[in-house]
Amino acid sequence: MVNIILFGPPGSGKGTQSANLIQKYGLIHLSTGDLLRSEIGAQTPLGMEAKKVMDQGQLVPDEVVIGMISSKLDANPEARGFIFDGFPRTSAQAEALDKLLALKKTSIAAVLSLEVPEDELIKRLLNRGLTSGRSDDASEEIVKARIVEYHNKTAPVADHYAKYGKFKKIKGNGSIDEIFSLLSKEIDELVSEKV
Ligand SMILES: Nc1ncnc2c1ncn2[C@@H]1O[C@H](COP(=O)(O)OP(=O)(O)O)[C@@H](O)[C@H]1O
Ligand SMILES: [Mg+2]
Repeated sequence: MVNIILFGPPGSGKGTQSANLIQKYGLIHLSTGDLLRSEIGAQTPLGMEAKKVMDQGQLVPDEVVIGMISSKLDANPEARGFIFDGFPRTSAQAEALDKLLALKKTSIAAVLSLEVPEDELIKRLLNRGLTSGRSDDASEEIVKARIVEYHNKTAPVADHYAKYGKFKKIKGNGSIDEIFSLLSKEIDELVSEKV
């Protein structure tokens, strides 16, 4: 299996690039944001609780997202690998993910981190908000709160994987195709190491 974490702040292009990468490599895309938004759409109790937190630009509790990921891993026993998008977002989530993968006799091959300047992130998110219908993209205040949350809670995940030599920065500004080729180059190497 080849398991990759697509890492980076909100608006860095994780969702955009994942959609292309799963086509190319036959991996399964696990986006905790998408999973939560579908719970919100279905108005489940989990979704209703999550929405309150997300609308403040804050992170949903670790145990909620870890539970969602755990059931998705179990639901896909034959997968060639996963692209984790928006997860892990805290050190505790990273540790939980490592354990879940170890149970499946696999691990994270690499963390690819999309590096985008902050003013560009804000521009992209507000622009996405015009069409996404996402309430967490709706105002500059919430968007900025999400970026602060990222620096406080999510940036340490980088150190967690850097310790194992698995963390790699990728230029995240430029055309979508250009960034896709940079990511593909990294993943091609990982895939060829596996055979
Ligand atoms: N390379 C890029 N250049 C310009 N805009 C981009 C690029 N990648 C993504 N975007 C736009 O930025 C916004 C956020 O991208 P998205 O993939 O949803 O980010 P994330 O999943 O990391 O929050 C979207 O509106 C998307 O169209
Ligand atoms: Mg996303």
